[in-house]
Amino acid sequence: MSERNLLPDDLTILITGGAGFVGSNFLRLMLLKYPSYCFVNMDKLTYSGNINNLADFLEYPNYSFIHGDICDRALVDSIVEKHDIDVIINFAAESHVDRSIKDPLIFVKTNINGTQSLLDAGLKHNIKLFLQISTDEVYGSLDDTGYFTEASRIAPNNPYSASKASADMLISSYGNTYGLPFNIVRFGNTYGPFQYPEKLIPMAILNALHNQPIPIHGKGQSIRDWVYVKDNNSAIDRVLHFGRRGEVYNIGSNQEKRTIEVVHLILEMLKKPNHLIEFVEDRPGQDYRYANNPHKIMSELGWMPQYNFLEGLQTTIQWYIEHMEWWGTPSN
Ligand SMILES: Cc1cn([C@H]2C[C@H](O)[C@@H](COP(=O)(O)OP(=O)(O)O[C@H]3O[C@H](C)C(=O)[C@H](O)[C@H]3O)O2)c(=O)[nH]c1=O
Repeated sequence: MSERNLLPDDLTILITGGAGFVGSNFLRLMLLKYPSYCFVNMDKLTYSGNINNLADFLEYPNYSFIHGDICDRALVDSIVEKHDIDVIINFAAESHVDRSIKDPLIFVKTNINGTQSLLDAGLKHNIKLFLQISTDEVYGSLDDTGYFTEASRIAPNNPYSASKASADMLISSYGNTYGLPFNIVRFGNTYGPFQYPEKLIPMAILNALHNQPIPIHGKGQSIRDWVYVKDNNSAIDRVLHFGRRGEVYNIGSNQEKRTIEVVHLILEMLKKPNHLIEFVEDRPGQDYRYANNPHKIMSELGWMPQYNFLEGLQTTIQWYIEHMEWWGTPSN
C-alpha cells in the first residue's frame, strides 16, 4: 500500500473554483474547521461562480480571494510562489454536460489546459499535494447492474467527461513521471445549496417554484447516485489529511434515483402539479447510469456518507426557497 500524504501542520491551500458550487461549500467547511490554515481562493467568476457564495467569509484573516483563470500560467505560477502554497485543490472546471455538447472548446481549455497549468506551477514550487476534484463520468455509463470501482476502465462518453478523464490522466502521468504527489477524488452527482440552476435538481426546484415547465430528457429514465454536498466535503477533508499518495478515491452514497423520480419528489415536496413536467428530446449520447462503489474510501479512510436523499433534498429545497431572488425567473 502506498504511503500517506506528508503534510505540514499549518497548511496553505490554493482552492481553485472556490466561488462555484462544490468549491464554496468546501471552503465554508474548511474555514470554520481549520482556523490555523490559510486559504487562497482563485476563481474566474464565470457564469456559474458567485462571489456572494462566500460573502460571510470575506473578512476572515486566513482567507483571500484572487480573481483569475487557471489557464493563466503566469498568474498561477506567481500565486503558488508568492503564497508558498502547500496544497492545490482543483475544483475549477466547466462541468455542465449539455454545454460541453454545444461548445466543447472551453471544456478542453479549462479542464485540461487549466489543470496542466496548475500541475506545472505545483511541480515547479514543490507543493506537497495536488488534489483533483473529478467525476464518476470518466468511467462512462453502466447498465442496470454493477458499480464503478477505481479500477474500472476509463471510457468517457461526452466532451465534458472526456476533458475530465484527460485531466485525470495528465495528473497521474505527472505523479509517475515527475513524482508529483497527488490524489484524485471522483464524485457522483452532487446536489445542495449554492448550485447554479442548470443542473437537474436546482433547475427543477426553481422552475417549479416559478410554475415554469421542467424539461426532462427522453422519458427521464437515466439513473444517478445523488451525493449531498456536505458528504463530498467530508470526503475531500479525509483524502486531504489521510489519503495515500497517488491514489484515486470514488465517492458514492448508494442513493440511486431515476431522473423522473427525482423530479416527482421535488414537485411533491413543493406541492406543485406533475403537469409542469415537459418531456423533451434526449441528450445526445446520454449516459444511462452512474454508480460509484465507495468501498475504498470507506474501508481505508473511514469516510461514511451522513445524509439520506430525502433529508438532503428537503434542505436544498428550503435553501432555494430562501434564495429565489438570487436567480431571477427561469428563461424557459
Ligand atoms: C439539466 C437536465 C438534466 N436532465 C437529466 C440528464 C441526466 O440524466 C440527469 C442529471 O443531469 P445533470 O445535468 O444534472 O447531471 P449529469 O449530466 O448527470 O452530470 C452531473 O454529474 C456528474 C457526476 C458530473 O460530473 C457533472 O458535472 C454533473 O453535471 O438529468 C434532464 O432530464 N433535464 C435537464 O434539464
